[in-house]
Amino acid sequence: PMTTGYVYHELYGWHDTGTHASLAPADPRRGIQPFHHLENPEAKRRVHELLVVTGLIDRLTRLTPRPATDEEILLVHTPGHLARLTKANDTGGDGGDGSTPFGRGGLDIARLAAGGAIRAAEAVLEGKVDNAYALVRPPGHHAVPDSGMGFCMLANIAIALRAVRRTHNVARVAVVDIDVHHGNGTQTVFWEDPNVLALSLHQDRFFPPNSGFVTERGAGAGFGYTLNLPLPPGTGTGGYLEATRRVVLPALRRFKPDLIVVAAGFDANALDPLGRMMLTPRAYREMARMVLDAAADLCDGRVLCVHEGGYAAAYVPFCANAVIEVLAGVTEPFREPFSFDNMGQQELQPHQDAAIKATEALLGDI
Ligand SMILES: Cc1nn(C)c(C)c1/N=N/c1ccc(/C=C/C(=O)NO)cc1
Ligand SMILES: [Zn+2]
Repeated sequence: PMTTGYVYHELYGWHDTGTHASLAPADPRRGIQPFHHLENPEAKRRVHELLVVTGLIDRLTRLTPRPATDEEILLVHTPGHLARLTKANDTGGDGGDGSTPFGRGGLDIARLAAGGAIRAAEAVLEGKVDNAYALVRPPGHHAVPDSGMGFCMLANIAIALRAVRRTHNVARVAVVDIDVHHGNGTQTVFWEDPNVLALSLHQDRFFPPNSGFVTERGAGAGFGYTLNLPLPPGTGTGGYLEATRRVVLPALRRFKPDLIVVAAGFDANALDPLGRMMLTPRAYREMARMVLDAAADLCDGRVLCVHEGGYAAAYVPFCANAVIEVLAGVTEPFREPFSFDNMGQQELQPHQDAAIKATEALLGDI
């Protein structure tokens, strides 16, 4: 049976995003009533609790996160960004875009998230586990070298990859970002790097603004190793499974990675307050199945999932659990209490097919 590493720490739930800097920053003078920041602990803490209550956690190999060091952070981020976070760590502050708040000690928790991704990557590359799931918070895929962005303080995946590539023999890494938002941070960091394939499936023109177009392909030696598939709002199971079959799998087969990293955001779920897609636990299960099978063919099953977004506290637990079950080789899947698999338009739609075709046409440059 598969051995699956698992990173979680209660401190991830103590990262405090408050009500003052959400998308509707509380301000009675402007008629904006306080509402919790969407990136709050609930959805992610409930993922962990579901694993505990179902007992799946007992089949996982628990990995203990450690704080990422300044040196590791500086493999990706500028000294100015680290200084900004360090300076505000005693009082709380913002990661840099006004939407990325943190409380006192927020940098310590962000270090633990990036360090959790490092620890999980090391365990997979050292063969301690076949694959791993790092349920970390705050998320990371929007953070760029000189700033935090979109609820992300540190670029967890990019830091983990730069850190482990110094000490482990891993030539090529594919990052598949299934979060509903564009994985701009990962793309930026590895823009000129032909040894990291940065592939992002995301809702067209959502976040970051003006980011994630199919024309963004990398530069220099890295040209062709950035792939974007912007999908129209309302894309469901059919669109995502077709995108996986026709873009993700062929890209992986051409690239032949030594490690596959999934930026596992679940805000494409059918109940998400932010995303406008229609995915269900079954859709996530089938996507994970396809990626795991490709990993078995290409890189001895080495897959590292790092949690990103996903805000429907009632639904994300079932979606993330479905992916973790596939990683752990569970044969009798958890049956979620309600399903949106039969909603209208779950099947592939012509305009979604057109979007997939546009990215499919770029595979030849890998
Ligand atoms: C634009 C804009 N303009 N303004 C004023 C604000 C406050 C804007 N931020 N919007 C955002 C910021 C972050 C997300 C999602 C993050 C995530 O889940 N990543 O995975 C979505 C919308
Ligand atoms: Zn997201």
